[in-house]
Amino acid sequence: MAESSPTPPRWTPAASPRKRLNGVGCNNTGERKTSRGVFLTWQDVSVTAVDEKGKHKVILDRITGCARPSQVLALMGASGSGKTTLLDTLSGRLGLDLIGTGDVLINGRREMLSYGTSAYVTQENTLMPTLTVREAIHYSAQLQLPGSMSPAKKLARVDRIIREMGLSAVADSRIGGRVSKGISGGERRRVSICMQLLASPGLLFLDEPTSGLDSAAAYHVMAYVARLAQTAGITVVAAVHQPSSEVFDLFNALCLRMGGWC
Ligand SMILES: Nc1ncnc2c1ncn2[C@@H]1O[C@H](COP(=O)(O)OP(=O)(O)OP(=O)(O)O)[C@@H](O)[C@H]1O
Repeated sequence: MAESSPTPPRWTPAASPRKRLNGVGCNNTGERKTSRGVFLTWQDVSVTAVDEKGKHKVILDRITGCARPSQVLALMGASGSGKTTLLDTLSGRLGLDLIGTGDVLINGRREMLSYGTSAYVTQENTLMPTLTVREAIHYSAQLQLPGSMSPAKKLARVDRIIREMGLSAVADSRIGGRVSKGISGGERRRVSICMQLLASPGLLFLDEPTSGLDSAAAYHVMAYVARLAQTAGITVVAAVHQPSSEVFDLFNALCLRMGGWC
């Protein structure tokens, strides 16, 4: 994928004039938006890295695609093919040393993703081992949810998300860590996802949600995510490495790097 090219103009979605995208705009198909999920489309998206010596390396080259509400879109490809870079581009988290060009549209418009619209779950779990599952998610709710929301409503939301992600049985168990054994690796991943669901985002980005898990745990994580996408109408975009056939069957759409993204 590496090659040299002149510096393309930096991609600045917020400063760009709003315009309709013809051709790939998922919401131009006549489907009614009935859920909180968002239509995410991207067209001719390229990402280039520039090193200190000014040398350019093209990481993504004119990629077009879309993700729909209630569906899980899997980004797959070999290691180093650019899955995380695409995820970062779509979620507006591209590093300052990378130059992005092209269109990324939210419901057909150029908009910056704001808090509450989207959430991003990174590969690493950053959880306090001494807290129980409920305490950890509740603590996160206190930090994330507005002060105007009553404590009872916050607790109710925490409990609902715990139920939705299948963590009720371990809600009062300690998360644990390397020294003290706690919940399983798959349950930890689900706790991390729960924390990002507190603000009820319409769009959920997952970077390698099954990495480091055995196939049964990986299946459980993705099955809960797929069910949540369907029931809550959330749009899920997940970079996934080597899924089992059972996990693969849970995806509704695939964006695969095979000599070019589709
Ligand atoms: N900031 C950067 N500067 C230079 N090169 C970068 C930068 N970020 C990513 N790359 C390169 O872009 C390529 C794609 O990286 P990326 O992390 O997106 O791949 P990936 O498909 O997610 O890989 P993996 O499955 O191993 O996590 C790699 O060759 C990586 O070294």
